[in-house]
Amino acid sequence: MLGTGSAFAKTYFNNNALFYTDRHTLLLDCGITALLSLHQLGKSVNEIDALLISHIHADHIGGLEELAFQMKFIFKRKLTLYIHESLVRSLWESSLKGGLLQDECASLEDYFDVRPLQTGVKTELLPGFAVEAIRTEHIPNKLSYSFLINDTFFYSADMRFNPELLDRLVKNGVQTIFHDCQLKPPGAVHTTLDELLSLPQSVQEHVWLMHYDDSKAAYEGKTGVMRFVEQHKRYTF
Ligand SMILES: O=c1ccn([C@@H]2O[C@H](COP(=O)(O)O)[C@@H](O)[C@H]2O)c(=O)[nH]1
Ligand SMILES: [Zn+2]
Ligand SMILES: [Zn+2]
Repeated sequence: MLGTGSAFAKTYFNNNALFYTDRHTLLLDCGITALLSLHQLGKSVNEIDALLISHIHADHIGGLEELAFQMKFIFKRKLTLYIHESLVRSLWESSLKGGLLQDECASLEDYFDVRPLQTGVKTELLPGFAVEAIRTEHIPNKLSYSFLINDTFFYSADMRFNPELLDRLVKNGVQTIFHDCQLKPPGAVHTTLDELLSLPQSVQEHVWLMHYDDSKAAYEGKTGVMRFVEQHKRYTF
């Protein structure tokens, strides 16, 4: 995990993750702190093969301008960018264009090899790494996606509580759920710890908590069977 913090956390970096397959590395979300976190881990952006983006908030895309510039002008290659088709235009028009637009670079495709994802279509992003983007509720009238990986691992990114979805995922064989968790209510645009604690034990035992605020230490031992995902730790499933 490059970071496990909420958007306003200062102790933890933005909730962004590196996924390793046998031969490749994928970055899931690239927030403001992603490149600093990579640097602290002694990693270069040039080690990344592909990028997957959940939604347009700075703790998930705020590092893309630097990443794009580094890839274009230092490493001179295009990263493959996976993002739901509904977000491609707004990623450029509403966010990146301001910094990245210049004479010879007039579009997102000038920086990235853009591969739009479609709802309901499981796509192999890298050999052995298949992803289905699932539209989940986050901010009213703003598109946001969670990801089902290899049919067994669910990564919520940012979503409001959806117990029916979590129940269905577990019934369909999902073993691990990395879920955003707002420790203090109200949840508003995220899922709260209290909501996750209301899930049946059979679902909770699959849940790991991420995207938490700086008060996490006070909640150690108060999360039932659910465990915290830790920053800069590598997990194997
Ligand atoms: O309607 C809203 C919109 C935002 N917030 C707060 O802002 C952050 C946005 O960052 P995320 O990427 O969604 O984490 C969100 O966590 C809320 O703290 C809000 O409360 N209501
Ligand atoms: Zn967030
Ligand atoms: Zn968000």
